[in-house]
Amino acid sequence: MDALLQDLIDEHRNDKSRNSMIDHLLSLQESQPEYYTDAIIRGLILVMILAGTDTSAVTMEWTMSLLVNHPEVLKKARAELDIQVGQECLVDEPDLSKLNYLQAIISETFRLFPAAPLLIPHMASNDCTIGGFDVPRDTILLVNAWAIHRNPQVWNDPTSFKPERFEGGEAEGHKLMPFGMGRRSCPGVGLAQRVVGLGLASLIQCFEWERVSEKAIDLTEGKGLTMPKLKPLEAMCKARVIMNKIL
Ligand code: HEM
Repeated sequence: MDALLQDLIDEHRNDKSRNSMIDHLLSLQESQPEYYTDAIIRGLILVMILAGTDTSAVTMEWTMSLLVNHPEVLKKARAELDIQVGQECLVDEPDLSKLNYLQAIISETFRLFPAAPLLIPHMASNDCTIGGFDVPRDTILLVNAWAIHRNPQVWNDPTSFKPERFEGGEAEGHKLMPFGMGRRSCPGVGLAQRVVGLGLASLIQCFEWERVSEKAIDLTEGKGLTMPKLKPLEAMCKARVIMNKIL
């Protein structure tokens, strides 16, 4: 793995015409060589791959599972795409800001199935009090975002999949925290929102989706660092008109 990442760094070192994250890290290496060593850059690339790929992939799988279980929501998302983007060209990043219903679907998926349900362990840097509990310095704290997202005192009808709640005022405040909060919250949030949004928008724009049988998709959670589905999603798809134009 180290050799592969080093090759990647060397490739970018030899071709400075790009505008990638590695190029920016290499230019920091020029001004601060003692900190931005190749080993640090290799570590940064690795952490981005580890923290960024599985989280985004499981979120898309949970969303598609919820959509095939709720064909009326899928139909509404498809209608929004047809109005805002159409069937002439493939959805692109600038379109995402027009897809409010799709954003609501993604937020509702993050609420029910946050990819990192316990966030990442935090350590109290000082003695503090949280919710009436005294927490001594150096205590390791876990935030159960999964439970907060399903707390009936915080959300109406918390176990139901209702993207519309994000169109009304229900989600105001800091009740939704799939990326954590504050100084150590996820630095990849912007990229993740784009990757997940664009991936799902393309799947909905290009294909009709259905369950493989009458039976609802099983939404049981499996075990893992990021929260996978216990049973991987299987679904059927049929190409839409746009596929004839883009292939
Ligand atoms: C759907 C996608 C993603 C989800 C749900 C997610 C969620 C999270 C969560 C919950 C945390 C811990 C926050 C906390 O404990 O307060 C975190 C940290 C982190 N995430 Fe993400 N993430 C996603 C995508 C990404 C991407 C695309 C990247 C980078 C390319 C990334 C990089 C990181 C890094 C480096 C940290 C550690 C930050 C620190 O400790 O200061 N994540 N993420």
